[in-house]
Amino acid sequence: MGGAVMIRGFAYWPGLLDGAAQAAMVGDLRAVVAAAPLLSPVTPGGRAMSVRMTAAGRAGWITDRRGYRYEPRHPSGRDWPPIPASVLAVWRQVTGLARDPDCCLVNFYGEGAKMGLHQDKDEGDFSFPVVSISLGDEALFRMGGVERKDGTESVWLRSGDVVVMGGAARLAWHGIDRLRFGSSRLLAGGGRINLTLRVVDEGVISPSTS
Ligand SMILES: O=C(O)CCC(=O)C(=O)O
Ligand SMILES: [Fe+2]
Repeated sequence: MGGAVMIRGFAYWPGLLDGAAQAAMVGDLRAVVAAAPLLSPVTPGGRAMSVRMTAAGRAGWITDRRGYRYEPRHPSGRDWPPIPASVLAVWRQVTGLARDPDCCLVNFYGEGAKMGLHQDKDEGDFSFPVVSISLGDEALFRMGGVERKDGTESVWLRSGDVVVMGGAARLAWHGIDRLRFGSSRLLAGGGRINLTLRVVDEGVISPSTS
């Protein structure tokens, strides 16, 4: 495919993954979800998130009443499964980095799910980008600046699109306003999967208890 389009410092790669690559990645993610079942996260303030989540890699991002953090294991007590090779290949292609990510956060958006405007700032080193891969239904992605009050611009992310949040956009506010539920046939039953790949850094992974 072509290259990246820059929007407010976000590198947007429309249609980077073709249909076959998307289907193969979904197959790989089924194995991830079988090993690390989707969770229904709650914010530290006690609000249920509409997105269901799990993770792959050395660390998984978690939220519950105790806070936002990276944990070395799924709440089941088992290690997170490895990040699929198909997913790591996308990271290497769009970042050109020799360092692989520690975490692949898996977000599943069912009908009506969304994600409020936020910054990704629980990682230890913001010199590494966050890479986002979209699969399934289209979603309206809002991109802002590093200040909450900065103006925003939105794009409909489609299946196979990739976004890199790096450089000036690494700490930019972003979120998903809504889904066009059923707009893609990639996932039986509809919905959207978003993967975010993150370099977490040893120092910010919670010491394993229980
Ligand atoms: O679903 C998306 O496209 C964005 C997800 C996101 O921002 C996150 O998981 O931190
Ligand atoms: Fe995010």
